[in-house]
Amino acid sequence: MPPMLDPGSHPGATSPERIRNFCIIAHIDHGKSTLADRMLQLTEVVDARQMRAQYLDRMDIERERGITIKSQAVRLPWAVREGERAGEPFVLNMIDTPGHVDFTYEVSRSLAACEGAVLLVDAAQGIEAQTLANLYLALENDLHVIPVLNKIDLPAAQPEKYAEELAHLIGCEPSDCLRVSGKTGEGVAHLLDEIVRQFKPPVGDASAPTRAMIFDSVYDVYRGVVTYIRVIDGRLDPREKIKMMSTGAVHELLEIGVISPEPIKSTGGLGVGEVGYLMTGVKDVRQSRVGDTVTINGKPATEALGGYKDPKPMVYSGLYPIDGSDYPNLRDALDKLKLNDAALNYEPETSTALGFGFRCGFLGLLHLEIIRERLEREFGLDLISTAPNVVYRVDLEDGTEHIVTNPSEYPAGKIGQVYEPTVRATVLTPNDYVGAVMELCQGRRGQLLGMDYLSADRVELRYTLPLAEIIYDFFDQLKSRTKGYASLDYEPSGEQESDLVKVDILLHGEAVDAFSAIVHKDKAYNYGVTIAAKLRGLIPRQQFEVPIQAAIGSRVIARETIRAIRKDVLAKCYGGDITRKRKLIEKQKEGKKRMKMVGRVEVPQEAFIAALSTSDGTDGKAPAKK
Ligand SMILES: Nc1nc2c(ncn2[C@@H]2O[C@H](COP(=O)(O)OP(=O)(O)OP(=O)(O)O)[C@@H](O)[C@H]2O)c(=O)[nH]1
Repeated sequence: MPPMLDPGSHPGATSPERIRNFCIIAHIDHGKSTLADRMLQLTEVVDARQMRAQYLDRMDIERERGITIKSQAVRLPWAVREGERAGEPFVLNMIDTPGHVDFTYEVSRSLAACEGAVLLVDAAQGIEAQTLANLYLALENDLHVIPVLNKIDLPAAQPEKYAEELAHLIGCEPSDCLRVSGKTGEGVAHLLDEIVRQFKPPVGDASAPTRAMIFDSVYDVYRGVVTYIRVIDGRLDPREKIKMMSTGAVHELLEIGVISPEPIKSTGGLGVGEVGYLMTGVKDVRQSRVGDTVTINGKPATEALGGYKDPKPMVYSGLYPIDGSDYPNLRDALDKLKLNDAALNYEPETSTALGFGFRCGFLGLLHLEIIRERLEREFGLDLISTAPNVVYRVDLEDGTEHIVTNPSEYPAGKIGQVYEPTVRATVLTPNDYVGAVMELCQGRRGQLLGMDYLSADRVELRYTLPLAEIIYDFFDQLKSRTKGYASLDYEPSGEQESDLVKVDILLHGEAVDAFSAIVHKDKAYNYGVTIAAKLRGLIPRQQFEVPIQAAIGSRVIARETIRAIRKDVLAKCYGGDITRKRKLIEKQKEGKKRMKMVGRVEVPQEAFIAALSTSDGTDGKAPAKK
């Protein structure tokens, strides 16, 4: 359906005074996608027949898990309904932001493309950790914030109470907090009017050399890379030669347009303040990176817009096909995913235990889990992933520095200092659980930075924590110790020197690389004992005694033993039935194929899988939701 009303009638000809660029920020599950759906309906860019829940979350994985991974920008024509400007037409560009900490950089770029943010808070839940984190990000980007309480249709909603809290937080009056229901649509038209009234129109210099900021970049199998941009200065017209300022790469602009909610080509290009997409035929998102500045090759801008950052992996894990012959398929699948994900890194590696695979770098655990799931689901691969680890910096006494992304590559020389990455975590919890949260954070080597009461019963705790301590089960622990009431948000905050050691697990004297781990000195013993005990239960007895040892360097810290057995499959086969004997021998051979040799020890592949998948007690998985 064509948009009913489009001021200036075409993209490219809309005057900046008629444009409002905004985003919705919220804690997960506070109803951002549902509200966006109502806005699509009210502005009639999607009619009731086409409407499906969470229209903008296109990827299947997104819909199933209810999380938004890739941001989108939608152009919404809106005629003001009430007040002084009633009847005046505007263009609202709604920029959807991903909500998870792994994608904070993408959130910050989406915010930079807006003048205003709608801060959405569930009226039955109140402020949560991500409400705060997103609010701070919005304020850092100088955005005007409209506080909105959502889900007022719920019987448990307490809009009065949370309006007070919200007003206190952002320094406004409780009556300034709007009230809506994304479910019933109540209050949404008024919110759209307020977006026009309160947010500023974009400003930019129409005659200056063109500068447009990339805030998202998505690979599409049919169209190649689709890049989402906001024009800051000048304009972009079809068929122009554009230049990416961070790399200097020049591409021809094959198509430019807006999304409303499907792509609509713009023959008039895009002018100051407009938000839309462009396509150049490039096949790889790394050539069109989030945060980069697009300019015109013939008349380039001299200075790029600020804020460009290379995505840096924070968490590493080895991915191995369970069936070794899938290795080439895994490589092809990773190559394909990389087209859409500038933050995914991988390098081939070999493990004595697991064979050929890849060491992959991710933004965080959720990112890891999403990639793993896509590999399994979209490419039909069965994978095993090693326990995730962070990146360590090791200074040796001989003055050399090593960046360690794989524990089995820990340098052998005399270690000087070891540094590990840290995060600044914000935990929001009801008063009653402060003790439990503090105990958990201290157990994870956290340092309390500060504590504030947001209201009589809600406390904000700020900690510095080693990233390695929160990537496993921290979130699950936090939830279980606070009966689900606490929420968590964190951001990288540099590194710290720590007392870390590498623990090796040896089978019959041979180190098994897949189980090497870098852990804090105080936790090394525990790690060694747990893994050794687990392996003893998983590895069948051999014809000789097999010691399982955990060691730091040459010092053994834990030991288990698998006793010897003489496995004579023919022992029970009395009499002379030769065919039966043959069958048994054949069967034993089959079994041997699935065994891996570690030194002289035969280990069934399943033992590695079982030990790895539970080695951290969390199945190596991130919490799907925060
Ligand atoms: N009763 C009621 N339920 C709502 C309302 N808005 C959203 N919900 C429900 O709240 C849940 C979360 O809503 P979503 O729109 O998926 O939340 P979201 O913030 O987009 O979630 P993420 O994409 O995971 O960040 C869903 O089950 C919605 O049906 C509302 O106004 N009233």
